[in-house]
Amino acid sequence: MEAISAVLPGLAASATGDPDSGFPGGMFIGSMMASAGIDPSVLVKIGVTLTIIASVFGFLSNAWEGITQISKFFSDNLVSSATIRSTDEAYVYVMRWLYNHKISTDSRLFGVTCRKNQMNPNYRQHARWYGQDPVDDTESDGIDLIDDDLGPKLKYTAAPGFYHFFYKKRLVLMQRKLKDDYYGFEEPDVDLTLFTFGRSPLTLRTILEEARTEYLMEQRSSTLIHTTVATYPPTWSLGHPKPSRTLDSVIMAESDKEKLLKDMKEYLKPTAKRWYHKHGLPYRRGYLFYGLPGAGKTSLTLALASELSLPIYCLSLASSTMADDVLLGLFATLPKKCIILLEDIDSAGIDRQSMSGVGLYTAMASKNDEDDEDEEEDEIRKREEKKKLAALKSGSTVSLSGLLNAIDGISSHEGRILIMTTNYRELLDKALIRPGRVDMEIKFGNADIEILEGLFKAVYSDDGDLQDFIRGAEKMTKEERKQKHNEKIEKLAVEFGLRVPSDKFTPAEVQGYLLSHKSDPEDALDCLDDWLKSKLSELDLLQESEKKAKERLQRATEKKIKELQKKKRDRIKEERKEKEEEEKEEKEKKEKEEKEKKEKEEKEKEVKTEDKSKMVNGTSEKLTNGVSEKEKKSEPEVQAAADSKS
Ligand SMILES: Nc1ncnc2c1ncn2[C@@H]1O[C@H](COP(=O)(O)OP(=O)(O)OP(=O)(O)O)[C@@H](O)[C@H]1O
Repeated sequence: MEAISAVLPGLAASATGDPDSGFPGGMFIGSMMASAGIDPSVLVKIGVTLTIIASVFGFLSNAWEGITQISKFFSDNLVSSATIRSTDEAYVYVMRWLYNHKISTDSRLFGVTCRKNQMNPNYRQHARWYGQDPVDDTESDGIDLIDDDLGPKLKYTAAPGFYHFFYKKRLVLMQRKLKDDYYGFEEPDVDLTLFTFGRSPLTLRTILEEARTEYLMEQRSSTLIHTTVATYPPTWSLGHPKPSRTLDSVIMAESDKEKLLKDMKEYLKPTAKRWYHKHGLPYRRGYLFYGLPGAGKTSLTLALASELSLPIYCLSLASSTMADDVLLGLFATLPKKCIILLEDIDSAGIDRQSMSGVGLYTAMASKNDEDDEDEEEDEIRKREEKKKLAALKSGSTVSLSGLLNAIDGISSHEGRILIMTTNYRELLDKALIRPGRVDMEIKFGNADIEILEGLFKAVYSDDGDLQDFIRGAEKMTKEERKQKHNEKIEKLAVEFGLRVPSDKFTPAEVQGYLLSHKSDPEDALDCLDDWLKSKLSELDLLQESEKKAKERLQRATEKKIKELQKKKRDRIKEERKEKEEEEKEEKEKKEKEEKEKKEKEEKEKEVKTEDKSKMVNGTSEKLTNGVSEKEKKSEPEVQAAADSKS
């Protein structure tokens, strides 16, 4: 400090009040400070400290700039990098690759999340607003989140920051950076950057190519199912892989299956789009799968998607977040080729009368009030519309026009396959299923003899897992054993088909029974009678109640018809009576008018004759009284006077 004071002798000397300090005004400042009781050397120390701090900051900022320049030089010249955004599908490839190669989970810094993310405040809030289960199953990074026996598993991912790993003995750096400009319920975007030392990007390209190949190869054996993510507004999830399903595993009329597959393949041909446009047709194809629940509508959709290697985009119109603009947005962001599956299309309760689910709900609620007394009718209606109401209460506000607009409005998407499923075709508005929107319909019903046999064979045909029930199998080769096994299953399937009554059970029911004896086909036949007995008595009860319901509906309808007929008769009577009264009034009015007219004419006549007689009498009086000829009125004048009088 002394040394620094020596550098500033003027200020130091003036501070001690030395008049020879040479510092201009030094004496004055010195005396002022002395009178204020401030030690001037403290000020000197503060000044010196500030100078040192400023110098250090100056040095550091220059050094930082230098470091930045050096790192920039490195990244520009000595490092290769690849940046992938989480909104891009390539991000899923890389995250999956990192996961498969245990890179993210082996990291010292990792993120952890649970599928049932109850603690996530965004999802909790979302759930509170929309009454949904706050399940964070978006799987946006392509990582499987399969539950174990205890519940949902934890998922480990690389946390934001820098990581390193070795790929084929080369050091790779990885940076995960969260973008902080996201709002509300959305997941934050992430920028993932991979770096390698050296100017050649070959290692990074190899990693990315490997990630892509691995991911797409995995996808080949599965079908990607995209659902909507619980963001506001909802968006498509990046997809959840589901094991592929073969068309053979869906048991239905072969002719229907072939017809459908041929039609779809034809539509997906590369030349098809041009053909549609040449003929002035929008390049779209729609299908309706309708019929009993558990008859295979969803299974067939999955199998078709696997067969055609298309992803499925699954949408529920009954969701509370669904509205016309949301639907339009979701349709607009579909990829070029995909299957869009609208499941249980009837459950949104959309029809032309109401135009929207909410409208229909209100209309039905008021109808309920009116018809309270008619219990029988009410019961039937309730049963028919129960499903609709449940969906409507969920709050979907999709209108028919909104749905039609999304499906085939001017701005709607081309190239996709639309599959709509319903259990109640009769509840759908005609406009929704008219040709052009629905090009092919497939009906799903109870299992007939062919389907029964097919289901039996599908469950028991030899896939290596079955308990062997062929006698002497141990002496046979694998091939021989398989052949014998399938021959026997073929015979048992015929017996099964003959013993189970046709068109009584849905394929899901039959499959459920067979699966409860899945390791023993003979046992399935042994226990069949018991199952049939219990099922048929259930069925009888069901049929009985349905019969009663039908009768009640018929009675209610007849009653309604009678009421309507009576109302109609009464109305006709009423109208007739009103008409007669009107005619009578008209007649009386006419008679009255005629009478008045006659009276008027008679009066006029009387006035005329009176006037004439007056004139005659007056002339004779005037003549006799000496009145001049001038005062005599002409005949028209007399007439006018008479008119004005009358
Ligand atoms: N025709 C079928 N062939 C093979 N399996 C079937 C068939 N029908 C139903 N199943 C089986 O029954 C279960 C339910 O089938 P699926 O979900 O396809 O029926 P669905 O008609 O879509 O029913 P819902 O109308 O209730 O959605 C599945 O496990 C499926 O494997």
